Amino acid sequence: MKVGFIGAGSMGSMLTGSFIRSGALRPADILLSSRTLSKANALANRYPGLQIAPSNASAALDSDLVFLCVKPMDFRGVLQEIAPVVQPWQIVVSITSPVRISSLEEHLPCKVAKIIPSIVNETLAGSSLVMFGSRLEERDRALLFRLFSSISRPIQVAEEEVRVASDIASCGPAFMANLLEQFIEAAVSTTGIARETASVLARDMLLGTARLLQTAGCSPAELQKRVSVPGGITAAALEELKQATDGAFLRVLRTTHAKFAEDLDKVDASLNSDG
Ligand SMILES: NC(=O)C1=CN([C@@H]2O[C@H](COP(=O)(O)OP(=O)(O)OC[C@H]3O[C@@H](n4cnc5c(N)ncnc54)[C@H](OP(=O)(O)O)[C@@H]3O)[C@@H](O)[C@H]2O)C=CC1
Ligand SMILES: O=C(O)[C@@H]1CCC=N1
Repeated sequence: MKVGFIGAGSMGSMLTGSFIRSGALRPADILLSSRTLSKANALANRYPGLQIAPSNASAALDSDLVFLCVKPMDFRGVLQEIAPVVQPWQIVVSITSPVRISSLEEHLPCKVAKIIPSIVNETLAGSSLVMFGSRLEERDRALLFRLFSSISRPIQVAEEEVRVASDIASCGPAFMANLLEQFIEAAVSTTGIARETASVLARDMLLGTARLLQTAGCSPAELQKRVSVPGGITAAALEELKQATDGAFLRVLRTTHAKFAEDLDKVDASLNSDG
């Protein structure tokens, strides 16, 4: 199977590298095209055998499965380039959420899907969010699930749910990293602990916390209970943390949903304009 990737930015590079390292794809299975050639070249140098296509149309023409790893407002141009060459049996996958499956089906004569990865898939962990278009057959769905199982836990979501699911699975790593950064900075500035030491402690703590949360019966609420000795230090500080962050994630979700609605409108307008 030939797999095309259009866009060699953060996610295009992460997906190609992760599929190769997981063993799901060989470099020779991959055909890559990107606007800035040096980024495609860097991947080809890193994974000998990976081929660079001379254009997006050529990457699409010669692939069974094509991933569109460009940003929402770049879709119009890319769809215009690949639409004339893709065939009904091919599968095109968007990895960005604000492009509707119905728009992809309207602009492409092939099978389509939307699969939102997460940067943590680079460690062959985390979820990926899977939405299937109407033209996919059972074996296409199985193929996409199998491929994404090699780097993540693929979870099928309704398209209407993709924003909140992506907020947790895909934006979440940045939100958690920000909280961790604030924790480290506070520790450094108030106590003088070396940043390196605080960073190692914080990173190991987060990794261990994630592992603990994977064990049976250890929900986030249960974990807080286990650490909070009654009348102890954690319990006192947790109250402070709850007050300080009260409503923070409601505001975060409001912001992501508002930006998403804005992006959807912009993408719809750009895909439907004549110019
Ligand atoms: N970052 C993340 O954690 C996640 C991102 N996503 C989605 O993935 C999409 C891509 O994000 P990300 O990889 O971070 O973005 P990047 O900007 O890092 O990558 C986009 C790449 O697409 C290339 N590109 C743009 N236009 C074209 C074109 N016409 N033809 C070929 N290549 C083109 C860009 O080229 P150039 O190098 O010249 O700019 C760039 O390399 C976004 O829509 C985002 O929503 C989804 C889940 C998680
Ligand atoms: O910031 C973004 O737009 C993308 C969507 C999910 C994660 N990053």
